[in-house]
Amino acid sequence: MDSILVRGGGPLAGQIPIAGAKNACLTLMPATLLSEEPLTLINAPRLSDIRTMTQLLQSLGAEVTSLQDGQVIALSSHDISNHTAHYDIVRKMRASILVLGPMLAREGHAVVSLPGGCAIGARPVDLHLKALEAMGAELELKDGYVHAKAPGGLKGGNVDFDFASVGATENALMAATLAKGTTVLNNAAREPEIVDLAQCLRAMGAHIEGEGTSVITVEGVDRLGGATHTVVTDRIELGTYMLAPAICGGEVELLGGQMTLVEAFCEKLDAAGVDVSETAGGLSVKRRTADIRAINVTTEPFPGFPTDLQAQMMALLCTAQGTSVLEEKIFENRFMHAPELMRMGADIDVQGGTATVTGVPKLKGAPVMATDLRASVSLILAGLAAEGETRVGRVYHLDRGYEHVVAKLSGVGADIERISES
Ligand SMILES: CC(=O)N[C@H]1[C@@H](OP(=O)(O)OP(=O)(O)OC[C@H]2O[C@@H](n3ccc(=O)[nH]c3=O)[C@H](O)[C@@H]2O)O[C@H](CO)[C@@H](O)[C@@H]1O
Ligand SMILES: C=C(OP(=O)(O)O)C(=O)O
Repeated sequence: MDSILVRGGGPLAGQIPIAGAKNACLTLMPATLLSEEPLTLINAPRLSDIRTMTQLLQSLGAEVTSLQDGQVIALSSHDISNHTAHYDIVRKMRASILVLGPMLAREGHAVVSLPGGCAIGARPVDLHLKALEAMGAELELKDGYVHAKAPGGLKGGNVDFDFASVGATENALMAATLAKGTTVLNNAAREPEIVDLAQCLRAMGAHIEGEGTSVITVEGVDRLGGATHTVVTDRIELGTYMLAPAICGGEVELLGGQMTLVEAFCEKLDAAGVDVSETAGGLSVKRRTADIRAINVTTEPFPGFPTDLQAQMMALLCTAQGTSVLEEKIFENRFMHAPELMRMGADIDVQGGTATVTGVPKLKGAPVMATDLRASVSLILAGLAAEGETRVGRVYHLDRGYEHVVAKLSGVGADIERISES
C-alpha cells in the first residue's frame, strides 16, 4: 500500500493549478442517464472516484470514454441496458446513489443498492427517497436495495427538504427535469456544484430556475438532448492548497481559483492573519503576520464554512497562537484526523461535535494514518510544516479527491514524495 512521505520545510513559492470539482463531476456524470444524446464534460479531475463513477455508468450500459489524459469525459447513454446499480460498485462511493433519480425519471424504474454508512457519519439517504416519493415514485427497500418504480412517469410536486442535503437536491433536480409538470424544491442546497449541475442540465434542454437559492423550480420536459459542459473549479482542492502557504509561509498563486467559491473560508483565513488577493490567473495567498491567530470555525451548508475544509483548517490551527474552537455541524464523526494530529504533537480536545485546539509552537513529524479523504490531506498539510518526517499511510483515501498531489506541492517547493510498497 502506498504512503506519502513529507519533510517539513520552509516557505513555499509558485503556482498550483486547481482541477475541476470532484463533487460537481460526480453529479454531472450521472446526468448522462437522462438523455439518449452525448454529454461531454471538460475540465474533469483525474481521480479514483471518477473512475468508480465511470465503472458504475458502464455497468448500466452507458459508454464512457476518457479523453485528453482524463480531463475530458465523453458520455453517452443511448440505451440503459441494465437498471440495477450493484452493491459491489455502490459501496465504494456514496455518490453512486445519484444514478437513482435520472434512471427512474427516464426509464420509470431503477434498482440501486443502498450505499451504507461511512467513516464520517451514518449518511442515510432518506431525504433522496422522500423527494422522489413527492414526485410520485413508488419505493420499496428490499435486500439492501432501493427498488423504485414510476409506471406512468414521475410527476412534478412540492419537495420540502428537512435539511438542505447536497446529494438529495441533486437527485431530485435531475429527476424533476423529466417529470410531468412543475417541481418546486424548497430548502434546496445552494452549493456551487448544484449551480453547475443546473447549468449543465439547462444546456441539455431542462427548464430550471433558482439554482444557487434555496428554492429551485423545474418545469419538466419530455426529453433532454446532448451538451458540452465545463466542470466548475474544485473549491475544496482550492481551499486545501490555499492553506499550504498559510501553514508554511511564502506566497502561492492558485490558478483558476475564484473568491466567490471560498468566501466564508477566506473570511476565516483573514481573521487568522492570512491574506488572499485576486490575480489575473486566480487567487494569491500569503501570511500577513508572523504567527497564525487562533479562530473559531463552525461548519455549515454553503455559503457557510464547508465541512470538507474543516480537517485542513484544523491542521493550520494546530500551531496558531491561542485556542481555537472548531464545531462540526454537518457530519457526526468528522474529527478522526484529530488523534493523528495529536501523534504529531498537536493539543486537541474533542468533545462530541466540538474540537478545542490549543496552538503549540511546532508539530513533530510522525507516522500517521489517513482515515478519510480530507483527513488524509490535513495530515500532509501538517507534515509540511512539522519538524522532521511525516509518513501518511492509507493514501487511497487521498486518491479519491486529489490529483497529482505530489507534483502540485513539490512544484511550489514542498519536500514530498510517494512511496510505493507492494
Ligand atoms: C459527492 C459529494 O458531493 N459529496 C459532498 C456532499 O455529500 P452528501 O451529498 O452526502 O451530503 P449531504 O448534504 O447530503 O449530507 C449532509 C448531512 O445530511 C444528512 N443526510 C443527507 C441525506 C439524507 O438523505 N439524509 C440525511 O440525514 C447526512 O448524513 C449529513 O449529516 O455534500 C457534503 C456536505 O457539503 C460534502 O461533505 C460532501 O463532500
Ligand atoms: C465527504 C466527501 O466526499 P463523499 O461525499 O464522496 O464521501 C468529500 O469530498 O470530502
